[in-house]
Formats: sequence, structure tokens, C-alpha cells
Amino acid sequence: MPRFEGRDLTCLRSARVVFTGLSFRLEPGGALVLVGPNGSGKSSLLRLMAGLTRPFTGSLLWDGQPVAEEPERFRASLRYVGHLDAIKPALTAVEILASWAGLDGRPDPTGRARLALKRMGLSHVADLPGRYLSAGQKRRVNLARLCLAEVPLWLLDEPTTALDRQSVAKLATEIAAHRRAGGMVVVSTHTDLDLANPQVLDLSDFSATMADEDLAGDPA
Ligand SMILES: Nc1ncnc2c1ncn2[C@@H]1O[C@H](COP(=O)(O)OP(=O)(O)OP(=O)(O)O)[C@@H](O)[C@H]1O
Repeated sequence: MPRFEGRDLTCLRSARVVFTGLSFRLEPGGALVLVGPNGSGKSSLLRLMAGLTRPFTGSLLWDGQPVAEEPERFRASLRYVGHLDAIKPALTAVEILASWAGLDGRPDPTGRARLALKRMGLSHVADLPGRYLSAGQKRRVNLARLCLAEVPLWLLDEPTTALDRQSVAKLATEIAAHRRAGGMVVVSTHTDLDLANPQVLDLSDFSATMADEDLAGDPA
């Protein structure tokens, strides 16, 4: 079973240090909850973990190997659900999910899309176009991507935004089942998501200690 590790990570956004000296280690079945005030870098860390951006310093390791050495293998092992993921207004919920499912090359994307919607309690909106979905339903369609195929690592950016209490509980149940099967999850949240024995990483503990000017090359 793989494990996921970050060592001494520094994240830059527009030449500003968002966090530095950040390390974590996640074992099979583990959960890492990212907390911290607005702007502390939770989304930035998740994007970095997903391989969408690169760390300025430090490295990410998947199963002991630097992810930079085998980025495709790593990307195939994770599912990232961002908090600003758009839902295409003209496509139905099942078409949206089937197009996601089709990207992994496994058979029957439409069948898997319908099953994923069922698991998220969304069968009744399967054939509605995206433009008719409520904010919470859009969020749940995005989260249904987690149920399209088994992958070991889930990266979830504020997944509870716009969800009602019942949907939050359903998500917690899916996460618990994923972890029981040896999966891992990293989740940023401002609200309580009921996870068993999570590690908590407070991003404000890693806020920049370097002066921004040092990196911008613009000393005062
Ligand atoms: N595309 C970008 N370009 C430049 N700076 C950015 C960009 N996106 C975010 N930032 C900056 O990076 C810092 C961290 O932002 P990030 O969105 O990671 O924080 P967060 O902890 O997820 O915040 P929130 O709780 O508000 O979602 C902020 O100072 C933000 O202004």
C-alpha cells in the first residue's frame, strides 16, 4: 500500500511565500485535515499535492518515490475535487460525470457515472442539465467523481461548502469506507466533518518567515 509524504515544502504565489518548512506524512487509511485562516494556503497546498503546481522548495513522495520522477503514475493515483470546480451548464449531471469517467480509460463511463450519482443520493437529478442544479447539488455532482473508480488518494478542497447536514454525513460515510479500504484523504475545511482520528495540519504554523522582498528581488 502506498504512502504519501511531503518534505520541507515552500509554496510561492506571485513571488510571495504562502507557507514554508511544511512537512506531512500520510499512511494507508489516514486522513489529514488542513485548517487555518483565509489565505493561509490550504487550497495552495492541495493544488500542490495534486500536481497542479510545483513546490518552490521541498518534495512530494508517493510510495517513497519523488512524484516529480513519475508524475503520470502519481496523477492516476489521486482524485482532486477543488472548491471552484465548474459544472458545465448545458450538460446533464450524468453526461458531466461520464466525461470525467471517460478520462481514465476504464470501461462503461456512463454506467459508472449513474452508479456514482446513486451513491451520492443524486439519481433524481441525473438527467437534469447543470444549469438547473442547486449550489449543493453541483457540489455533490463534483464529489460524485470520487465514486467513479477506486484511487488511493482523495484531495478535497472545502468539500462541505453548500452541503446540507445529510450530505455532509453521506460524504463522511464515503470517506470512512475509502479509508477502511486503505485509501487516504486530505481535506481542507472550515466546518466540522466527522472523520475518525484525523491528523490536523494548521497552515498558520507554516506562514512565511522569509521577507517577500527577498524572493521578489526588490529589497527595501
Ligand atoms: N492564483 C494566484 N495568484 C497569486 N496569489 C494567489 C493565487 N491564488 C491564491 N493566492 C494567494 O495565496 C495565498 C493562499 O491562498 P489559498 O487560496 O491557498 O488560501 P486558503 O487557506 O485556501 O484560503 P481560504 O480559507 O480563503 O480558502 C493568499 O494570500 C492568496 O491571495
